[in-house]
Order: sequence, then structure tokens, then C-alpha cells
Amino acid sequence: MNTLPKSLSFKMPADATPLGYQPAPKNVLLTVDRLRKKFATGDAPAVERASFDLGEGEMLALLGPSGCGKTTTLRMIGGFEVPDSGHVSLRGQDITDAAPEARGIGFVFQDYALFPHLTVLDNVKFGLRKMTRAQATDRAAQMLRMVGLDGLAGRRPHELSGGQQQRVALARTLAMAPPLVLMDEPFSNLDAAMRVDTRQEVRKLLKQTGAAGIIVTHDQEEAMAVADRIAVMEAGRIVQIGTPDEIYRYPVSAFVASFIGRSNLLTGNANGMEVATEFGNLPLSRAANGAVTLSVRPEQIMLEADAAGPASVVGREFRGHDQLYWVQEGERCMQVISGAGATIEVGQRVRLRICDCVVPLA
Ligand SMILES: Nc1ncnc2c1ncn2[C@@H]1O[C@H](COP(=O)(O)OP(=O)(O)OP(=O)(O)O)[C@@H](O)[C@H]1O
Repeated sequence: MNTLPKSLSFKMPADATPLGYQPAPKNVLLTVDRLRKKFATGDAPAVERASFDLGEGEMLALLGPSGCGKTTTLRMIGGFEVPDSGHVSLRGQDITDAAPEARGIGFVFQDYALFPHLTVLDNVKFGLRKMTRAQATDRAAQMLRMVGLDGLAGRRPHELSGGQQQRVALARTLAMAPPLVLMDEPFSNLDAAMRVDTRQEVRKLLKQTGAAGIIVTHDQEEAMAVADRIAVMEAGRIVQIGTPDEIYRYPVSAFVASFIGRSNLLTGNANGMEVATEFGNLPLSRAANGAVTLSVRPEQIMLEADAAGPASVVGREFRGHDQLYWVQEGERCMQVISGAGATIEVGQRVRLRICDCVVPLA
């Protein structure tokens, strides 16, 4: 038998927040209130009723598939796009109509937007024109030390790697000590290994300086790695906001369950904290009643080799730390994640057992 270590509990804690939306952070820095934007060319609004609060020093990821409105939301916060309606406030002051440069918000663009003819040091000094030259040089040198690039101050951007350019762009933004930094797909130009290192570096630097951040990404792994909270967007709307844990464990809809990690969707008939399914009666993560769709994560399912079992393995992916199986039972194909130890081969008969709370979806 192939048993699973249970590192996650899907039982909702008694003090869990209501589905979807968390209470406002304690020290609110930014309030985004029902932003809407419809472009002349589109049938539907690109963004509809986007609302959230961001705390001082908090890191939020706007996550969703291509075209769901992430960049448009970010651009409205930054002042690069004028909303049709709704408001943006920073520390209680309405900045909806303020020009980008008057908002005191920092930006890191996808292409870093470094000046190719300026040295690294002069790029970082660029935004510090209100300081004396000596003060600006000191501040820029300090920022370059912080991002670990003080040895490269005299180079030009084309003499740096993508990750180093990214850090220069961040140093330039942080030099101005903004309370908030907006980043649109900031790691997309980096290779996979560098992306992993750079995103941790960026998170650390923002936390170190106390700046809050909003990062746009379509990569759920990146969002989970870098953000304190994730706002998941679908077709112009924010459909769920929560910590990475909350969103993974308690997705509110089939869309969120399938976009963040892998999910098997089942149907059942709920009665309070229990649901009747084709896999027997299962405990629910929260109370529900009547017909429900359920999300079951692949690691919540146990796979047992059984020559008389009702299902068979139709695919297997060895992933080093674990294995992902596709298991066909009648019309249904389930995804199951199991330990890397014992292997069940493709073609073998198996039995599936769900061994945790299942999550009812809206
Ligand atoms: N300037 C524009 N004019 C017309 N339509 C636009 C404009 N900018 C964005 N859109 C449309 O608005 C919708 C949302 O676009 P947006 O760039 O915000 O999505 P996104 O989630 O950031 O996508 P991606 O991950 O591909 O960058 C899309 O349908 C897009 O085609």
C-alpha cells in the first residue's frame, strides 16, 4: 500500500475568515475601491469592481490568466490608466486623479527601463534630483550595497546579467523610499533558476526597507513564493483574496481550485459537515447543504495497488520528491500525488481513497 504523509490539514480552523475576503490589514496603506475600466475596443470591462486594502509593508500578488485585468488594475493604481469609476487612496488621501509622478509610488517595469548610456550608479541616482549631488551619490551607493551590486557601480546596463539589471531597477526605485512599489511581471525576463533566487531577493529587500509591494504575475508558484496575500482575478474581477495557504486550502470556486495548484472536482450531496459522494461519506472543511461541487487536492487521495480495484493508472510523472498519477475510474480521470518511494506502474489496477476533508466550492 502506498500511504501519504499528511502535511496539510484541510479542516477549516474555527477562527477562519469568511470565504474569499479577509478582513482589512491593521495599518492600511492603500485602498483600492471598486475600480472599473472598460476600453473602447472591448465588449466587457477589462476590470470590474476591483477592491482591496493593502497594509503597510505588505506584499500582494495580483494573479490570474492572461487578459484577466491584472496589468490594467496595476496601471490604474499607478496612475497610468484613468478608471471609469472607483477610487484609489494612499494613506487616506484620494490619489485617483493624481499624475503618476505625484503619487509617491515606485514602479519596476518588465523591461527594467534602465538608461543604457548611464552607469549603474547614475541609473540609481536618477530619481534623487531633490538631493545634493553628494547626498544622492551616498544614497545610491547605499542602495547598491543593499542589493549586492556595489562592485558594479561603474558598469553600464548591457554589461550586467538580467538578474543584476533587475536589482539595479529595484535599487533605483527603493532609493526614493516609496511606501509602495508596483511590479508588472518583474521576473519574466529571467531564466527559471534566476527567477527563483531573484524573487526571494526582491521580497527580502522590500521587507528590509518596509516598502509594500504589488506584483502582477500569471505564475501561481511565483505568487505563492513572494506574496503575503494573493488576489486571484478572473475575467476582470477579483474572485478571492487570501494568504497563499488559505487560497490553496480553501479555494472558493472551481476556477481558483484549478488555477492554484491541481484539483479534482467531484459532486456530492452535503449535510452539514459531511457530504455523500461516490467515494463514500466524507468530512467537509466547512458546513454546506444540498448539491455541491467539491475540490479534492491530488495529495488528499490515497492510491492502493489492488488487482480487483475499480480504477487503473493511465499515466505517471516522476517528479523527484513525489509522483503524479493519472487514474481512470469509469468516465472520471483523477490526479493523485503520492510519495517518491513505491511506484505503481501504468496499467496496474488500483483503488482510490480520499483521506482528508474535502472543500465545498461556491
Ligand atoms: N490599451 C488598451 N486598449 C484596449 N484594450 C486593452 C488595453 N489594455 C488592455 N486591454 C484589454 O483589457 C483586458 C485586460 O488586459 P490586461 O493587460 O489588464 O490583462 P492581464 O491580466 O495583465 O494580461 P497579461 O497577463 O496577458 O498581461 C484584455 O482583454 C486586453 O486585451
